[in-house]
Amino acid sequence: MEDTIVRTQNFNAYFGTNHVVKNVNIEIPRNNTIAVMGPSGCGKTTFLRCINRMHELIAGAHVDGNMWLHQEDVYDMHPIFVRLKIGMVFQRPNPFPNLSIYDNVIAGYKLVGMKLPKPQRDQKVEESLTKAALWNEVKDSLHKKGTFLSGGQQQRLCIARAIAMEPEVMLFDEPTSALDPISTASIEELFHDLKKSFTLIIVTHNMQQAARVSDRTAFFYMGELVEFDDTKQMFTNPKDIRTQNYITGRFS
Ligand SMILES: Nc1ncnc2c1ncn2[C@@H]1O[C@H](COP(=O)(O)OP(=O)(O)OP(=O)(O)O)[C@@H](O)[C@H]1O
Repeated sequence: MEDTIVRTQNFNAYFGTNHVVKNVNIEIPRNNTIAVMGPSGCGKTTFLRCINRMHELIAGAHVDGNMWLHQEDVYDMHPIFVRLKIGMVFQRPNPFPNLSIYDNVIAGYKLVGMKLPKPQRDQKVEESLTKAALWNEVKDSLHKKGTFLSGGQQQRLCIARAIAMEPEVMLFDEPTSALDPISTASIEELFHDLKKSFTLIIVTHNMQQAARVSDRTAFFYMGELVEFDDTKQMFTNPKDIRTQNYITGRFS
């Protein structure tokens, strides 16, 4: 059954006096894949980073309005707890360069000061790498550095690291833009499996990717959420002229 996992009401984000996310009202359904699309500089990444409270880490940045995870106000929760519940994968794969594949997967536990007993740790590593579709490729080299892997494998390692913390929502900021087409295809395939366990919110510049992987698409323009709809519906019959102009390539 579909229910709302993340909801915002009159949500705004600023860099100093620069108002970059404007009055966003959205209800994101659980176990869906959401694509966030729009021209460069329209506030997609900023909005994504507001969902797990990373925006406020930038000096001068602030927000107002409301954002809920289920019924809890995200901005009343402890930010570390928010980031455990709402994980993030970045544009460029960023495994910790000095850590092994094994230690990269469980790095989040060390960062929050949680020590898992060895059998649980082993299980967590295997489970997370399996969910990230990487286990078979790395099971015999768990103690090698993560940076020996290919770009696509490194990105799946970063996905495993996020999965290991058992988040409910996973945020992806242009997760395949630094990858080759084959690695991109394997990450896109992975999204289909991941959404059974998580809610995925993916910023992408690539409209074909949004069409391939997402159930719903949010179209942002100049900080506003112009349209949020079923992806097929949006690509075939957009309601707003700005969405139509964007998807027909009149601006990028
Ligand atoms: N660290 C920052 N400090 C100040 N302003 C910023 C910062 N990051 C982004 N901005 C500004 O906020 C606005 C929105 O940027 P944001 O990165 O959210 O857009 P975007 O839609 O994700 O763009 P792109 O597709 O190019 O990544 C832009 O005007 C940008 O210049």
